[in-house]
Amino acid sequence: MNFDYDLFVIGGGSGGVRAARIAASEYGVHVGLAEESRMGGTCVIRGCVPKKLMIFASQAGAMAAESRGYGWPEAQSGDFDWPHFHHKLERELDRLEGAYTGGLQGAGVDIHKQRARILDAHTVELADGQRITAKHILIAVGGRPQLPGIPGQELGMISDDLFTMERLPGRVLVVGGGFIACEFATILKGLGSDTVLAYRGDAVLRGFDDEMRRHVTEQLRMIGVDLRLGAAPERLDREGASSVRVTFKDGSSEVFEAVMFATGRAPYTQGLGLEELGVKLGRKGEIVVDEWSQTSVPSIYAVGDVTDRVNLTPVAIREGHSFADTVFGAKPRKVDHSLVASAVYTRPHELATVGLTEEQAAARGPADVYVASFRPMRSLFGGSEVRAVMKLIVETGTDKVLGCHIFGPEAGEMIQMVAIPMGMGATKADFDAAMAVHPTLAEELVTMRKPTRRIGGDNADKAVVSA
Ligand SMILES: Cc1cc2nc3c(=O)[nH]c(=O)nc-3n(C[C@H](O)[C@H](O)[C@H](O)COP(=O)(O)OP(=O)(O)OC[C@H]3O[C@@H](n4cnc5c(N)ncnc54)[C@H](O)[C@@H]3O)c2cc1C
Ligand SMILES: NC(=O)c1ccc[n+]([C@@H]2O[C@H](COP(=O)([O-])OP(=O)(O)OC[C@H]3O[C@@H](n4cnc5c(N)ncnc54)[C@H](O)[C@@H]3O)[C@@H](O)[C@H]2O)c1
Repeated sequence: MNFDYDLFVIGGGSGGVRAARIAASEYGVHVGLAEESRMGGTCVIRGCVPKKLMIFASQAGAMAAESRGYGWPEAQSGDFDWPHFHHKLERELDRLEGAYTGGLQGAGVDIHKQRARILDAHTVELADGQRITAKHILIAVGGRPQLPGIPGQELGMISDDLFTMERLPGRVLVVGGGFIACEFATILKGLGSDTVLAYRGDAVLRGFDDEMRRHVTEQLRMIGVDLRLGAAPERLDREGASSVRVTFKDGSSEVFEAVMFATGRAPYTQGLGLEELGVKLGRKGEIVVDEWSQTSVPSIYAVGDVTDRVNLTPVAIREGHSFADTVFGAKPRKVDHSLVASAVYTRPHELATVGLTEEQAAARGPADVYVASFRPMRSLFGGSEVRAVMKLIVETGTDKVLGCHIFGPEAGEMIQMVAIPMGMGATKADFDAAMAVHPTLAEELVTMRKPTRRIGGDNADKAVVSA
């Protein structure tokens, strides 16, 4: 049977763009790609990239304070000029979108700037009615913000809206306690908004190492975020022309200029035609795939957030690349999701992590926990008491490093380097054998000599030596 394309990709985000480009440029495959919005997807247009630029912008006040501590008594950040920043941000996103589009075109990929849905195992239909056949279809449509399902929620914003606001809200409520809530509360507070964060749990970042969660929670308070733990909004009502009244579960109510929901994301599978076709979906609507990213319909594959494995850009990219190598390059490649490093870009300290948390390690068996908590020289001299924390979790018996957690400036940069030896199965002795780079924060990772406590197994919870 003749097809219009060897491969048709739905979604021009991290996973789809990589798969399309590799298939076309490395393996000479005839590829078409549909994107309903801006090329680059969530990460480039409304995620990682604009978020990190806003994190940088939000540091001005802290940088001025530190400069004063270093002998610049006049240092002041002044007021943030949102229109100025926003204009620059838009130009940067245009540039990146152009680069992604150009990369695909250069590889010979045909771009269809419209929504696609699947009609059968080899046919997609574009929004303009055009039908296209392909030997293989790759679904890389990502996820969408999920709302909490409360009355008046349409009055709130979602993470996409942070990057397109006309002005900064004076008083804002962020709802949630995950990656996005923590980063967005940090940004909004740093840019000058009076920021309240409502989270229904007792410490933010559920699923992360408990000790580290407490540090991030305390830091949010320390930077001036009005943190409401055990709090959840029950309804939103319009108040006057431009404000929203939020009623919380405990019956109290408050008025905000803006409410931002950061209450999770869900796979964007609605309206794609998957149920009709018999593509197996999971409980959250995610596409169920095997280790080769193949769905229950053999000609259809899926990568990235839509499969809800590990929802991070480098993972989507690796899945897309592996798919292209496997299906078109005769180089079968599976993605190992077991040791994925990540960072939460809060300020002044980030939380970065790879491997098991202390709680996961304890459930698995005996392990030694090494913790170093200290005031970094740079911020200490600048006048701040803020502490950095580094933690290694080491399996008793094998000496293998099972987990590393860093709460400190540029922790994301450090964890990337730690992920390499950990992926190679490094032991604590391997870490100790590395000569320290002095004076740095990272040297703590190779100079922690005595365990702070032992977890799991019979000798658990007996502090061996205090750090
Ligand atoms: C605010 C925020 C911050 C983030 N920060 C980070 C970070 O710092 N680090 C990190 O690693 N990850 C981060 N992420 C997660 C990261 O953005 C995602 O994991 C990644 O973008 C997933 O890539 P993807 O290819 O699966 O989907 P996406 O990048 O979401 O791409 C899917 C694309 O498909 C298009 N599409 C959807 N349906 C159709 C259709 N029917 N027809 C045509 N096109 C369609 C969409 O318009 C979109 O462009 C962040 C996410 C958010 C929301
Ligand atoms: N730095 C990064 O790498 C980065 C940054 C942002 C996002 N991401 C990715 O995007 C994903 C989505 O981020 P996210 O923060 O939206 O999701 P999340 O799953 O990390 O957090 C969602 C939060 O919302 C809370 N919540 C859920 N339903 C609620 C309700 N009805 N009422 C009140 N609270 C509710 C949850 O308890 C949780 O704290 C992340 O899991 C991550 O994979 C990564």
